[in-house]
Amino acid sequence: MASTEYSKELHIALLAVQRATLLTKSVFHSHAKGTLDKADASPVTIGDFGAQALIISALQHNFPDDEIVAEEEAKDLRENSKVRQTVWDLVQNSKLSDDAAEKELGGAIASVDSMLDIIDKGDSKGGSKGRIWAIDPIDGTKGFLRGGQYAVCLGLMVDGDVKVGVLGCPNLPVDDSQPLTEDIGADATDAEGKGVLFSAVQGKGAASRPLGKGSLANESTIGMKPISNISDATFCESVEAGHSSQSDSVAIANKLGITKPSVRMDSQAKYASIARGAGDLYLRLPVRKDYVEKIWDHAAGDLIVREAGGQVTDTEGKRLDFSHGRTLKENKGVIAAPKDVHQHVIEAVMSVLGSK
Ligand SMILES: Nc1ncnc2c1ncn2[C@@H]1O[C@H](COP(=O)(O)O)[C@@H](O)[C@H]1OP(=O)(O)O
Ligand SMILES: [Mg+2]
Ligand SMILES: [Mg+2]
Ligand SMILES: [Mg+2]
Repeated sequence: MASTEYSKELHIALLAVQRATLLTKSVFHSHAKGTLDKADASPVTIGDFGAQALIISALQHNFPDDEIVAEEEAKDLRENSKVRQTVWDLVQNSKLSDDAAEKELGGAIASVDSMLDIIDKGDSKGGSKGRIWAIDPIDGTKGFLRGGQYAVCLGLMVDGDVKVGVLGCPNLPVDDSQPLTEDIGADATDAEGKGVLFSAVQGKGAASRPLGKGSLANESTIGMKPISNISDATFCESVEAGHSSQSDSVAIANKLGITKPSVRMDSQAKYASIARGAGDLYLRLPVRKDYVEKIWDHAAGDLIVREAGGQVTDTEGKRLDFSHGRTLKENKGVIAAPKDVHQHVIEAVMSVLGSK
């Protein structure tokens, strides 16, 4: 592989996300997802813990000096031996079939105790300096449990700027031109190879490729769909009404003359879907004043959309700012759209939210 800036980071990120996504698929297709409730009442599963362990282990092997901000912590596993053992079995069984790739990721984790320590290495405070990886091992855990869309997310920030982003979307179609649907469809998912990996490197565009289960192959460049008439656009929004205001979205659609129903899906699969031109606009409209978005929920998607020809800001038109620690505390909501219509969308958003 030719060495250009961030090519090693991209390569390792793709393999690490591929391996972790395959782990989550095996859980998605099994009956027992080992769900626990976290302190904030949101769910976490054995898939989330296992995927986080595998990704951090690969990053530590390749980039031992980098910091890591990851969603989960090992506390619940330290206290619950049954779930701990289930996660450990899962992690031990999750190897890439390509031996060379598995070796590049550092191979297996040595012991159950080191697995717990590895999970807890995602506790960096984040910030505006240095190399920091952001991991969401399963984004859209509620979608994962519901049988819907979810994503395995990894981004590298350098001095607060996202340089590399990878999303593993196991329940999206491989074909970039397939129309956007809410329902994942019985033949769209399997326990192994189906699904997509999306990626971007700053300044180098965005791509998709089949998730597969062997060597990475068949990369294609992706781009957002040009919108000639905004009233023909399709919104891509959350399934969870508590994550994005559905009444504000109706008012914004009315302002823009949009009559098509929104396509609802969980997770950063929304960013990936508009980046590949399957949907047009991603709206995330704050519901609760006290909820602060997390960097791992947006880092990879933000870069992938911008590298595919889009603009991503908050509802006030400010770029997402990843330099303030583990959260996007300087931003409210997310509006992602093709560059040339983004300002028009923001004006509609601001007039609806401003008049409340
Ligand atoms: N109250 C909330 N408002 C907005 N997002 C939330 C809220 N609670 C959890 N999330 C996060 O929203 C994301 C998925 O939501 P959506 O499908 O709406 O995009 C997830 O990252 C989820 O975390 P998690 O990674 O734990 O699933
Ligand atoms: Mg969560
Ligand atoms: Mg998330
Ligand atoms: Mg998550």
